[in-house]
Amino acid sequence: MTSTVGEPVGPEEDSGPGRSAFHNPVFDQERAEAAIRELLLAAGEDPDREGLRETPARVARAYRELFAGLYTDPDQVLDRTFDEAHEELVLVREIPMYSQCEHHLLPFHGVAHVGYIPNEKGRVTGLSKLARLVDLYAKRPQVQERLTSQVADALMRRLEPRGVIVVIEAEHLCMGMRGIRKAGSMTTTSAVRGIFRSSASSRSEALSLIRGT
Ligand SMILES: Nc1nc2c(ncn2[C@@H]2O[C@H](COP(=O)(O)OP(=O)(O)OP(=O)(O)O)[C@@H](O)[C@H]2O)c(=O)[nH]1
Ligand SMILES: [Zn+2]
Repeated sequence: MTSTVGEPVGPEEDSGPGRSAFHNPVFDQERAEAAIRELLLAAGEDPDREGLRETPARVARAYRELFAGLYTDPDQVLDRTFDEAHEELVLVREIPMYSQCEHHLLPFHGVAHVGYIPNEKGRVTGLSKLARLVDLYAKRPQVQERLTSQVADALMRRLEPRGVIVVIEAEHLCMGMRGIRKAGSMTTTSAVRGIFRSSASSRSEALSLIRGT
C-alpha cells in the first residue's frame, strides 16, 4: 500500500506537440483513510461501530481506483501506433464512461464517442487505446468539458491526425440526487480539432455516424 504524498502538482501540463509533461503523483492511502474517518465523525457517525470499522480503508481503496487516471501518463496509452494506410474516419461509439465531478466528487457517467482521421502516413492506434484514453482522463476529479478536450488533445498530440472529434453524453448525479434534482438530464460536450473544425461537411458526416444515422 503506497503512503507517500505526491508533489502537489497537476498530473499533466500541456507542453505543446509531442509528449505531455507528466508528473507522477501517488495515492496516499493512509491520509485518505484518515479523511474518511473525519468525514464520518463530522457527520455525527461513530466510525468505530462494526458496520463502519472497515469503511475508511474501503472508501480510500475505492478512491484510489476512481482516481487511477492521475497516476498514469496518458501519452503511454498511445505509444503503440502503426501505419495502416487508412486515411478515412475511424470512430469508436458508445464507450461507457464513469467519472466524478470535481465540484462535488459525485459521479457523472454516460458514453463517449471518439473519432479521428489518420494523417497521410495512415498512422493509427489500437481501437482499445481510444477507450483506455477516455478511461484514464475520466478517472480523475473532472469536469466534462475538460475531459472531452483532454481526450481530443492527447490524440492530436500523439497521432498527429488530420482531425479528431470527441463527443461525451453524461448524466451528473450532483444534478440528480441533490441540488437542482433534475435526474435524467443529459449534458453533451464536444471537442473538434483539425479538419472537423475547418470542414462543416466532415463534421456533419462524423456527427451523423455518431448518432447512428
Ligand atoms: N461546467 C460544468 N459544471 C459542472 C460539472 N459538474 C458539475 N458542475 C456544476 O458545478 C457547479 C458548482 O456550483 P456551485 O454554485 O459552486 O456549487 P453548489 O452550490 O453545490 O451548486 P448547485 O449544484 O447548483 O447546488 C454546479 O452548477 C454543477 O452543476 C461539469 O462537468 N461541467
Ligand atoms: Zn458536481
